[in-house]
Amino acid sequence: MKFLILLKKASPRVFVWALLVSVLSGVCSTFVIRLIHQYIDSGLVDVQIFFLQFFVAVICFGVFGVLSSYFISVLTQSMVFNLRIELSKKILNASFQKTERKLDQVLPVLTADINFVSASMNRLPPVVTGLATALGCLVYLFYLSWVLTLGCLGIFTVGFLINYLALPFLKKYSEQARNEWDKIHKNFEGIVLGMKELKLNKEHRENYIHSSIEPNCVNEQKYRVREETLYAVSSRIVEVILFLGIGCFIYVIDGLDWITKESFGDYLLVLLFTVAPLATVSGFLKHIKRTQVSLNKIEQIGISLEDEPNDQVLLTTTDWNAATDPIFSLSGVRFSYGNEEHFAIGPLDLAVMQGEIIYVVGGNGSGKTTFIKLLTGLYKATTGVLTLKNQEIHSHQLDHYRKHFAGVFTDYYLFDDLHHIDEQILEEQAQGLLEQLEIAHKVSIVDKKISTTRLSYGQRKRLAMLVSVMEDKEIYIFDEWAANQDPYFKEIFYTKLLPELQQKGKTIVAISHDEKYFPYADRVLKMVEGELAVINSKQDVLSS
Ligand SMILES: Nc1ncnc2c1ncn2[C@@H]1O[C@H](COP(=O)(O)OP(=O)(O)OP(=O)(O)O)[C@@H](O)[C@H]1O
Repeated sequence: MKFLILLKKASPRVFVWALLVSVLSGVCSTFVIRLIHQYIDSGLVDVQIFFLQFFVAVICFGVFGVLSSYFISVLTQSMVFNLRIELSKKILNASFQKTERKLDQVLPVLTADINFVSASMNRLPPVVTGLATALGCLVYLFYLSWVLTLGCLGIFTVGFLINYLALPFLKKYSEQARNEWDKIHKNFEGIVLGMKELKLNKEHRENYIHSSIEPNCVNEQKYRVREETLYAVSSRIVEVILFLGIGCFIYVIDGLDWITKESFGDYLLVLLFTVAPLATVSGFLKHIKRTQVSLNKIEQIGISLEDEPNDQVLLTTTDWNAATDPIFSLSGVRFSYGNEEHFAIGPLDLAVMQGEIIYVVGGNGSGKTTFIKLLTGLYKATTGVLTLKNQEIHSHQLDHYRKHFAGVFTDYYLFDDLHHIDEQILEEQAQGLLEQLEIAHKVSIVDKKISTTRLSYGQRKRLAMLVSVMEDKEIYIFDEWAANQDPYFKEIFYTKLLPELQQKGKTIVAISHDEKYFPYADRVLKMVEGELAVINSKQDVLSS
């Protein structure tokens, strides 16, 4: 039922039209069956009227059938469109902290589940017209013999009950197969992202297929086969009971005075016309169950990623004085990835003035990236006070707070679309920055698009920096940006690019291991096991 509600929600008007033309198509096909049946039963009375009725009914059946498919396709595709857009918005509106934890579940839902719903929905048009035809035929069958039709309905009800009882098992196998798909998806991710490692090492490659991919594929296959078999048994059983019923009836028909062999033959003819559309409808049952499993996955992701609280009121920073007040500050700020066993940082106390260049140093796993994510509002502090231009930032203001930041994370993603960048900045700065970053011979920006991102690792990082600079924010963060740059460009980054940003009034927090350039920082902070030790002067830095 869930998908019917979603269909109706996609466009209530088209939903009504789709139902109407489907019913009309079913009525026409029933009428055609009735005409054929009448002809077989009593021959042609009036040839002209017969053929006129026959052709009009056939043409209408075709036209309404096509219209039905058209409306249902419009409906199903808008439903899939809505699912895609709503889920994308949901993911992007949710808190980063929560989404980050569920990233491996999000991608299979966005790709496999929504595609599956789309594929299932594409099967809907013949199902709806089939249902309308079957209902029309049933009415006609009632007219031919209500006793036999009640008998058939009894058999269909038994069939329905058997199918109904099989549904929980169908759902269980479908869910188990879907869960295996999550693992297979992760395996495929390994193939794509870890191709170099797998190509280098034959043993690793073979082991990955035999020990990781194969068992998951075998399990998925097992559950799908169980699902298909159960479905085949539950749907075949109806036909078997129906044929057995017909056989039994043939056995006793000679002894019955209320029906003749001829009228039973006529009745069977119409009944056989009814069975084919009914088979299409019952065939769709399996897809409904699978669709429900996919819709549940989509819903679960949606529910688990509830929207981040978001205040629409802009931050007010009127009493802020850039010369005397920090642009941002943290006091007593703590953050933890979970309970006591998990990594935690804080308490952090720090006030940064506008235009300062701060380097953050520290060993691997000391908490530098966690600090940057906390500072930029991607993570919400568990305790403590975060301020921006004297205004205390509460959790519902984090989205506004984040707008003041730009930068490059170690695991950055380079979008080739630059439509979010101000047109004037693009025109005035893009070419100059490309040249300054020494990638102008490789990349150009045309129609707000980066011409190519097929660059070396270090060049791509320069491009990511170019994009962040053009985003023109007040505070910049660079997480080990210089790590992949050659010594020549490292020098340019620390001695030219960062000071130039500083001259424009930008505040910079850069994670760095390049001690050689510490004198270029106004302050260097050292992260040790989640705590910040402030090394105050450049001399301290050099001597530490
Ligand atoms: N998403 C996460 N969930 C749980 N723990 C995490 C998560 N990300 C990082 N950690 C833990 O937090 C600790 C600090 O990680 P972080 O990435 O902040 O260190 P870092 O100082 O940036 O290290 P590196 O220099 O190696 O990049 C690590 O011990 C890590 O295990």
